[in-house]
Amino acid sequence: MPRFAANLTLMFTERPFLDRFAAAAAAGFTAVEFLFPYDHPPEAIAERLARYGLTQALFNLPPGDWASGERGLAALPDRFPELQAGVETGLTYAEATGVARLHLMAGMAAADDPEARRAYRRAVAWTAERVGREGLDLVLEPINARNMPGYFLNDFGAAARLITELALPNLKLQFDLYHCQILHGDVTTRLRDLMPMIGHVQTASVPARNEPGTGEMNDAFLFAELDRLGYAGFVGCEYNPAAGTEAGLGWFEPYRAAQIGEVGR
Ligand SMILES: O=C(O)C(=O)[C@H](O)CO
Ligand SMILES: [Mg+2]
Repeated sequence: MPRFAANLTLMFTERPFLDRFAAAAAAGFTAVEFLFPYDHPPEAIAERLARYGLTQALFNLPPGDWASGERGLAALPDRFPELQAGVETGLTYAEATGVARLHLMAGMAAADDPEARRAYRRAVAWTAERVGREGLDLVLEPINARNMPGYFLNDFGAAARLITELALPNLKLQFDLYHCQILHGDVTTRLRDLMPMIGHVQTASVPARNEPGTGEMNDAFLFAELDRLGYAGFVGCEYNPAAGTEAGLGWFEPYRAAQIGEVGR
């Protein structure tokens, strides 16, 4: 049965960020993820994880100036030194939280721009090597253009090709079921084909990005398929609750009892 990680950027937002850890644990989650921890001291996050027995499943490396629309620096040739500094910041939080994988966002650039492609390849290789020295995986996530118009990495095939070409043992795919359905469809076949390189999975309904089980995909089938494929990682719940986080947790009920804290990292 999948081990679900509550995404604290989108779920439990009825409370301040640092209070969401307690709420996730009370709801039966044993793992959490979020987009970014950088507004809070690493010790404060580490303390919440320890206090509530939660595993940190994932977070994103610094993305540049998010407020001004930046969504990562990896495909931006002139921003490599800033990316490198951001990776060091991310590693400080990784050490405090014990997270085992980090997501590197690509940034806003044309997917067919040769300079952006060269920059992205260099940044991905450098970052994977750097976080690998700390025993961590690096994950890359294709994101659909409806949610993030102009985002560089908008194709599962392109991500898979790069991961295959670089052949770095700790470089993996972040397979967001929601983005895959919007970008390509045929989600089960892609899960089967790409499973050997998948390092993290995320879920949300399509098209509304709400609770699993409320959209066009058979999410329970996909969760069972992850089991059939032997996926032992986390499934991040990266959805916007339709009408309150707790009120929408009916989908989680069949899985709650099996969320064993000590399994997986
Ligand atoms: O948008 C997503 O699906 C993500 O997982 C990222 O963290 C980027 O926002
Ligand atoms: Mg995602």
